[in-house]
Amino acid sequence: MNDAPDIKKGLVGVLADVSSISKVMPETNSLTYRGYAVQDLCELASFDETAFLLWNGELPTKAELAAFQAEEKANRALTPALLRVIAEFPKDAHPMDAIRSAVSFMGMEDAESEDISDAAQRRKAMRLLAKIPTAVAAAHRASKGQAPIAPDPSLSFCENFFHMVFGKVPQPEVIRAFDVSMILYAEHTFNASTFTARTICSTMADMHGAITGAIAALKGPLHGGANEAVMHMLKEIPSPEAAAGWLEGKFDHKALVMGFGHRVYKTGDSRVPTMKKYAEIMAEVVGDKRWMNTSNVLAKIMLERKNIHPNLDFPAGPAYYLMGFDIPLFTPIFVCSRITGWAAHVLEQAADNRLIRPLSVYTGVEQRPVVPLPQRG
Ligand SMILES: CC(=O)SCCNC(=O)CCNC(=O)[C@H](O)C(C)(C)COP(=O)(O)OP(=O)(O)OC[C@H]1O[C@@H](n2cnc3c(N)ncnc32)[C@H](O)[C@@H]1OP(=O)(O)O
Ligand SMILES: O=C([O-])CC(=O)C(=O)O
Repeated sequence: MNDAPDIKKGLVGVLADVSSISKVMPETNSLTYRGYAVQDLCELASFDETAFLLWNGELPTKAELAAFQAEEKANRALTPALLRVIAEFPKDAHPMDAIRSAVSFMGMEDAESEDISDAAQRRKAMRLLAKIPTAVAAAHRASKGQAPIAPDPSLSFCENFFHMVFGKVPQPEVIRAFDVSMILYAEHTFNASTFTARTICSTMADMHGAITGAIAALKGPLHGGANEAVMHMLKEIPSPEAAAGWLEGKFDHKALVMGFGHRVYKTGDSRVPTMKKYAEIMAEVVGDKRWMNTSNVLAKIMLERKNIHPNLDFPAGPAYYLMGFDIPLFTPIFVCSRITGWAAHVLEQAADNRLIRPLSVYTGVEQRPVVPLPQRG
């Protein structure tokens, strides 16, 4: 009989709780939010409607959407104090550290910070959804020595983000591709950052604390940071023709190829075909097919040689690059979307809470006496 403890390293395959927010079905490479296929939401709904859906369980009526959008627009501005803090961030601060710190500061400023009732948490979620893009854009501009651009309430959520980053709104095809990426990034069950948010919330800590922790978890290149790593990787490859040789070098060193593999999907990420379609539209709009051609070579060889499929970060990286964003903005953009899923999970965790606290198997030295300092030499 084997008495070895059954450790699920990385919590692989562990069912940690129930959730009614989204469902990943790896057997069919599909994903639903509140029962709606994510591809259908991309086709027939907007990111605002998706945010409402994740928080309320149903798609909004026209009146509900108008009220939701009005509230989001009314909450976009940052306080002068936060704008001053952002202006003082070190110029070379990591953008994910900047948004993590800005969200933490927002918590200290929020009059309802300590109120963890469902109603207050929902109001704070809305404030975070509205303010995070403003802080991301302001921190990015500050890192380049540029003044922030105030949010424009006459613009949609996505248009306003471009306005705050670039000072102008691009053509509708670009806004559409960005909106689709925001829908696709919004929610994905118990991923590492969402589970972090739920763990923090399970101690009855507040919404801003949970989201600050989630941002810290998303930063890593094994999770959200991969969309930036993908673009750095694509830029390292001199041409699509050079991609095969470049990949051989990675295989020789047993290196990770960023934007490939997934803990749950083993035969393809449900979101990749939709994001790839919009990355290709962006390549058409910009008139630059190089990144998608190189991507196609990498994806083909990864599948043939390693049987590993791309994940959402793989097409999202070049899509954002083609939209004109600097690479350090890619993972903060992911934050602007995933705040919706994180907040939905914080609300769900709090509604039926039990402290999250797993066990570990101790492998250190056995108990021993403390030798007082004078006798330790
Ligand atoms: C939005 C998101 O967060 S999506 C994920 C974004 N992250 C990335 O793109 C980073 C690159 N990918 C990875 O590091 C991994 O695939 C993860 C972290 C996403 C998933 O990790 P796990 O579920 O633990 O997969 P696991 O490590 O068991 O992979 C199985 C095998 O495939 C290999 N593998 C998995 N992904 C990759 C990859 N990207 N490049 C090369 N090999 C890989 C592993 O080395 C392992 O090989 P082995 O059996 O010889 O040891
Ligand atoms: O589900 C995961 O582990 C990672 C992921 O794709 C996401 O968070 O979108």
